[in-house]
Amino acid sequence: MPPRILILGAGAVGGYFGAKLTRAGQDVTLVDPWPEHVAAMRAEGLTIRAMEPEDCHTTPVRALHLSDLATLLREPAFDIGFLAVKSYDTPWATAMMLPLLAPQAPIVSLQNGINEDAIAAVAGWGRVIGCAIGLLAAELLGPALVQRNSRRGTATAIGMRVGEVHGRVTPRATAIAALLEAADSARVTTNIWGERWSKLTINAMRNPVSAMTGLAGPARDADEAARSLSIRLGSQCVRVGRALGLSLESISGLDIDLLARAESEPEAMAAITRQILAHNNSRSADQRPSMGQDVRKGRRTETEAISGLVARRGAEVGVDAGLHARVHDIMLRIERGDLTPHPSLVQGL
Ligand SMILES: NC(=O)C1=CN([C@@H]2O[C@H](COP(=O)(O)OP(=O)(O)OC[C@H]3O[C@@H](n4cnc5c(N)ncnc54)[C@H](OP(=O)(O)O)[C@@H]3O)[C@@H](O)[C@H]2O)C=CC1
Ligand SMILES: CC(C)(CO)C(=O)C(=O)O
Repeated sequence: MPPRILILGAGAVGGYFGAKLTRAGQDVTLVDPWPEHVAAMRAEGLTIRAMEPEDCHTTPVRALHLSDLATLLREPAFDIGFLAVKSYDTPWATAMMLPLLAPQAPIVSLQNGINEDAIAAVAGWGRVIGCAIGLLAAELLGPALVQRNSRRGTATAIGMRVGEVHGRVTPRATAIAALLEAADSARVTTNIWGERWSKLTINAMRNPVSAMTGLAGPARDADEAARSLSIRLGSQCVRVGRALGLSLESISGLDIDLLARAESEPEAMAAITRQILAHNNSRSADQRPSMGQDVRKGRRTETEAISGLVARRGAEVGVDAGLHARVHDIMLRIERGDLTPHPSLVQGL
């Protein structure tokens, strides 16, 4: 019998994983709060569009609306819970998932930000398994329609890293990485905290800059002012991570040492610029980071869990993360409707 899998949050990420795991023969139940999306998945299946034609498909999936969650109490307990809601929804989503899980069942966050502490506060550290998604860029285009805008990982460009919070390789982490191979290449890591901070660095570099400027990913990286801000944000984020004692991993083809120095050293800035431009065709032209999608949809963003988090940790360890604080402030003003996204918002930062 395959393990019973619960995915809470069936947006771009939850939907993508749900469809891929279901197609691989896994026993998956998707739960989401958007009524039209759930109704469309139930009626027509979940459609995935992707850059590779062999990845485009429509899959019949099991989908429930959040208000029907309690009906799952009458079924056998789930063996694994995946969280794919936005970071700010983590505490309630964990609490709602917990009674549906078997006593030792792990909870894996597929989210950005660093939400493991919030999950552990509700479910206990013994349940928590980390996952850093390196290569997936996706968007929920409409009910039951997810588009993957990045290429799939390979055996050398690894799509995901799964790891225990204590860093040892365990059978359950190994089994979850093997399960996730249905969606993208996945490996177990002994450095999940370093992986998480590296992914946070990518998000803190890209997500708010696209959200503020309105630029899609490739256009943002082609724009000199936006790209320069992005790199300086990356520099500060790496230095904060290192001051926290983390050993950061290379991600998205970027040399972490160069990135750390890029804010203050012109040669490092030039080298990182070349690395970013060399990878600028790995996404489709309309790839937009999730925070950019949120702003376009008029939804709340994860700025608190991304730029806000880096700014707070920087203040704690006494490392300058002032750019993140300023970007966070702009994002909050955009959310309130006091500012409209425009490329000029990066000027002067
Ligand atoms: N998208 C990506 O490429 C990646 C995202 N992540 C992370 O994964 C987590 C989940 O994000 P993601 O999957 O992108 O989130 P999505 O925005 O795709 O979906 C999240 C939720 O938003 C709501 N929603 C989305 N679009 C609409 C709409 N048009 N109308 C009404 N409701 C809508 C739904 O519930 P509700 O109404 O309750 O919000 C949905 O469950 C986040 O932490 C994110 O940072 C990680 C890697 C890559
Ligand atoms: C695709 C990527 C890496 C863009 O920063 C992401 O994680 C997101 O959209 O939130």
